[in-house]
Amino acid sequence: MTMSEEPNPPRLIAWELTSRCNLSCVHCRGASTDEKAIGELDTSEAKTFIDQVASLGSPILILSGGEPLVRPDVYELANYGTNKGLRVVLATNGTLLERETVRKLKEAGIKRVSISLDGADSATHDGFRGVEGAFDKAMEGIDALKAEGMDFQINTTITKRNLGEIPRILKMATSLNAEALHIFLLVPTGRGENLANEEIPPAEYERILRWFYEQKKHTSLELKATCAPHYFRIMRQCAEKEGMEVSINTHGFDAVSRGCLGGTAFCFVSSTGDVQPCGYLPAIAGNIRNQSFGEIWNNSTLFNELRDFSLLKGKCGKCEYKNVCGGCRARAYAATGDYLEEEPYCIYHPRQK
Ligand code: HEM
Ligand SMILES: C[C@H]1O[C@@H](n2cnc3c(N)ncnc32)[C@H](O)[C@@H]1O
Ligand code: MET
Ligand code: SF4
Repeated sequence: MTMSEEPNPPRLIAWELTSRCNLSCVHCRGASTDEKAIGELDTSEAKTFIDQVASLGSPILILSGGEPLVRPDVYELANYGTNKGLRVVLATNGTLLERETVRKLKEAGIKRVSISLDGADSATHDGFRGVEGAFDKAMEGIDALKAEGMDFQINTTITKRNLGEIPRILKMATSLNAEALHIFLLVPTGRGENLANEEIPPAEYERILRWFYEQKKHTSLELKATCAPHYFRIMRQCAEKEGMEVSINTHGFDAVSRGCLGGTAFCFVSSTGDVQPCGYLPAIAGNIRNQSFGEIWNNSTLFNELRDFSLLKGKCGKCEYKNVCGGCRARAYAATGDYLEEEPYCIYHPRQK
């Protein structure tokens, strides 16, 4: 492969620093528990990985987990990534954040912190998170972020349990002065497999994503639908009805992004160094203990398949929106065992039969 044929570098990497966690959420894709992690990358391996990422480009590096704050070298690694020119952010359940923790994260160059809130109150949130008091602790964590002037966003996973609370969560994110609300639609993987019957039905997906589109017109909060690739079709259908062109001026960053970014602009790296299209799709492109990150990103068959939208099967393969949506490859895999199959939670009928 010549230089000019090399794929674009990733724009965003989610890195599971550890699979360990102080909570035990019912939907956790990593089925995380408080048990000691086996085979975790050590500090020096972790730094080599950061070197390799930085030599390829300068993506946003999301320090995730498990719970990244249970790993003692989280600050050292954040600092290392920052010094290499990466935009390093942290994804946490918020329960371990104190003012001192936030100060150290700031010193390490962390630019933004995401806090997961799966309910507008303790009853719903603690029900998801498996630990009583998780909601109150996360709110205390948010107080600490605000007190130290750290930017933060709320991440919410949507299932049948909390669908009715999403407008309240949006209000809460607004009154808390968050920068953003990112919604994640449940992928039935890891412990989430047990929640498969709690996935919201496809027609509800359409409704909530249309609602999301409308809300964007009335808020300065950055609203992003993650793991909801249909949003990018719905946005275009709504814009067409409104007689609008979709452009960066009218629709911001969404206009130039697409639904599933797994393997094209995004990837996930597990605590043991497996490189995957995303954290919800247990297909492995390679392991950074055996190959460099760049080699895996550029050459893996899995990633090159995901970059070729002509390989999509079923409805997704025929769909006129395939370049902007692409379906959730993880949900297709969970339903059929084939990540190129059609997205099972989409009601749209492509024009081509
Ligand atoms: C700036 C702070 C941000 C934080 C803290 C954050 C946090 C997260 C977290 C926690 C995940 C799930 C990863 C995992 O643990 O499996 C995630 C996934 C993702 N985020 Fe963000 N994010 C941020 C910004 C962005 C931005 C600016 C984009 C825009 C492109 C973005 C796009 C995505 C995508 C595409 C995924 C992956 C979904 C998948 O797995 O298919 N994020 N983000
Ligand atoms: C990193 C973000 O991913 C969410 N998360 C964890 N497991 C799943 C799943 N199976 N499906 C969708 N989102 C999930 C967390 O709740 C957190 O907000
Ligand atoms: N534990 C953190 C959270 O809940 C990040 C990873 S979740 C799989 O947000
Ligand atoms: S979703 Fe996050 S907080 Fe919940 S168990 Fe998994 S890693 Fe822990």
